[in-house]
Amino acid sequence: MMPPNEQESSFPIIPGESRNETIPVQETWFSSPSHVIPCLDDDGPSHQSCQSSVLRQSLRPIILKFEELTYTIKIQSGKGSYWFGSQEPKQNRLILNGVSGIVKPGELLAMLGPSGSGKTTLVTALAGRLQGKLSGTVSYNGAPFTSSVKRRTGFVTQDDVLYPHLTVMETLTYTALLRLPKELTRKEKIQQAESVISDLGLTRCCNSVIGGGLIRGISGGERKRVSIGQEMLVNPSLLLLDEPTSGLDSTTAARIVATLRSLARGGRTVVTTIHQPSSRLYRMFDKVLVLSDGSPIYSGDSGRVMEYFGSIGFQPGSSFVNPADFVLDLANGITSDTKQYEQVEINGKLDRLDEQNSVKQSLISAYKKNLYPPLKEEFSRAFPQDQTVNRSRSKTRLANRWPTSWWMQFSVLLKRGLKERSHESFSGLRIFMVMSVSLLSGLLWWHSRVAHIQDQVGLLFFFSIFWGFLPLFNAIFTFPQERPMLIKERSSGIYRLSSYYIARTVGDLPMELILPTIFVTITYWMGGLKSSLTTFIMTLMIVLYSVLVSQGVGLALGAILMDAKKAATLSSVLMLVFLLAGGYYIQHIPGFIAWLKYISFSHYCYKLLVGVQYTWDEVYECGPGLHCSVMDYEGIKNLRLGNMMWDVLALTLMLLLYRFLAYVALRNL
Ligand SMILES: Nc1ncnc2c1ncn2[C@@H]1O[C@H](COP(=O)(O)OP(=O)(O)OP(=O)(O)O)[C@@H](O)[C@H]1O
Repeated sequence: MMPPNEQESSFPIIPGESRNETIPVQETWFSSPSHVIPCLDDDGPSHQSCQSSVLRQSLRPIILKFEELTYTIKIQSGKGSYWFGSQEPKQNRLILNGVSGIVKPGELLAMLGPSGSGKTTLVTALAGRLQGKLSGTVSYNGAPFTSSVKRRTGFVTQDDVLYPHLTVMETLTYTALLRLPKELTRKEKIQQAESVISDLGLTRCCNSVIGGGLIRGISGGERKRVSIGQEMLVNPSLLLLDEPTSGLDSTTAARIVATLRSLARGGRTVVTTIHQPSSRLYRMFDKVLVLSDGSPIYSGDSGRVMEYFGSIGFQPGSSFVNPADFVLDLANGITSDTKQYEQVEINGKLDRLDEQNSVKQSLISAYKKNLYPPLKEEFSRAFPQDQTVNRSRSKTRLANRWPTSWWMQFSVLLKRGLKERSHESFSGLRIFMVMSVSLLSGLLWWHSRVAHIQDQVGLLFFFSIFWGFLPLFNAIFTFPQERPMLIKERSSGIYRLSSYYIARTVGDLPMELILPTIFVTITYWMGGLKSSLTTFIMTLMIVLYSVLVSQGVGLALGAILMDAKKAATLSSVLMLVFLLAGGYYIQHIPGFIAWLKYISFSHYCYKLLVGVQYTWDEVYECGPGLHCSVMDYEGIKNLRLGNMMWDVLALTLMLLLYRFLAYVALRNL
């Protein structure tokens, strides 16, 4: 007998909806009143928000077909030397083996299988995001994956990729502003975000921050709903989800699956992987695909699973109430007979593994014999949507364009970035560090005079090195940290890389420029450098320009290596080289290595700082009653000051080159 909680579902169900009700694909989805965006609130369906939904108009159904998908990866064995890696040749490993299926609009397909059976790989392949060689065919209304399909596809990954410091409302509003088409007004987009918040029952936490890591924020279930909401916003025709219920309690899981089913009933094609669904979750699926070690053992109606396995000789034991448990045991090669073996332990573990493998093999063979032929027949049948592909091709050019203009993308990304990073930009710790270093150096160099030229030149060198290191180290973390978000949003075709890149770098500028301005202002005047406003402003400009170059180097290193640790190590080496080759510590660098200074931006900065500080006719007291030309001072003479425009040009080239390198590296992400 079923336990009481298995018999009744407590999640909201749209009135008049039955589980196996599939919607005929010939229907006109746009006009049907039953295809409004589904509404689920804390208290059940909320039709009010549906009425205001601006998404109803853009729904275009997708029939997803995938046939004989096979995916192999090359893996390196773990053996090998520490320094030189494995000496053994790479081995092929089959991850997916001949997986096929059809999902139509209005249907919810669940992919079941034990851990490691290939569910994530399959759903990633269907979302058009799988790297590597995939054989077989995946078609969307009979056509391959195009950027138009990409923009109509929602993909929710297993790990939620969200900004931790934004609130739920901010997260969904920014997504709406970026993803919804420019034909909608800003107000309509915000309304849509509000409507999704209400649909997903997030109203109560809409002003709470997302959180993550050490930041306390909304719960895991709420976070998952925010991720689903981000995809719902664009009213996807195809929604793919990887383990949307993992780590959630059964009620929240039921709520999420109910939402997915309602989304499917709204005319969408919904595919989800799921680990261990309870029987009440299982009853909400229309179709299931069961994988065992990457091979399918069942593909078809969820309600017919027991009947099918019964027909090929696999009956559930008397204790089974949940079809999902039954099929998962089968996918692991465990039958009701094997269970008895477990208790008796006749021949030990090895025998049991053989038995399980032979069960799996017989299930795979049975699938090929019984389920694949009718599926293949269905593949050859054309669907109305398949025929519409050619007709809609003329409209593809329109659909291929970005959802919003470059300027809109830039301004939303800039605002979002500033909001997300406001806590770190204005972090007291950074301000404290810069203030204390500037005060300390101001005191150390307190009212230095030209007579103590070595000290003054030392202060200028310190300017160039401190503001060479700091922005570089801050910038190397930028892209490695942003990588998951960038991959997620770029693979959904939300914005251009150029708008993101410029917004990201411009967003960092205020803080990157304010802090050195404070530093130079304090240290310059305390340190007794030339009391001329023009010289001060020029010194400040040189330091700020050098900050921009240094930031560019950090961005490029981070973007190329995409590993903050490696980038930090490399930049330490680089800065050490620049420090030594800069021309302050070593006056007579051997000719064969002297070229190093020409690639050092801090060398140019130092040269320019010295160049604006001293004039050619300036003298200093080089001995009692003795005056020497500043330009003859060894440390300055070796700098070979000349036309400063060349130094500015060198810095400009570096500024452009490093930023360009960072951009190219991101393009290849
Ligand atoms: N890039 C890779 N390198 C090495 N192994 C991989 C790679 N991608 C997938 N695999 C392997 O392929 C198998 C299938 O992985 P996949 O993540 O698709 O399984 P899954 O069914 O989603 O598992 P889970 O339910 O635990 O998330 C696993 O054994 C995994 O280790």
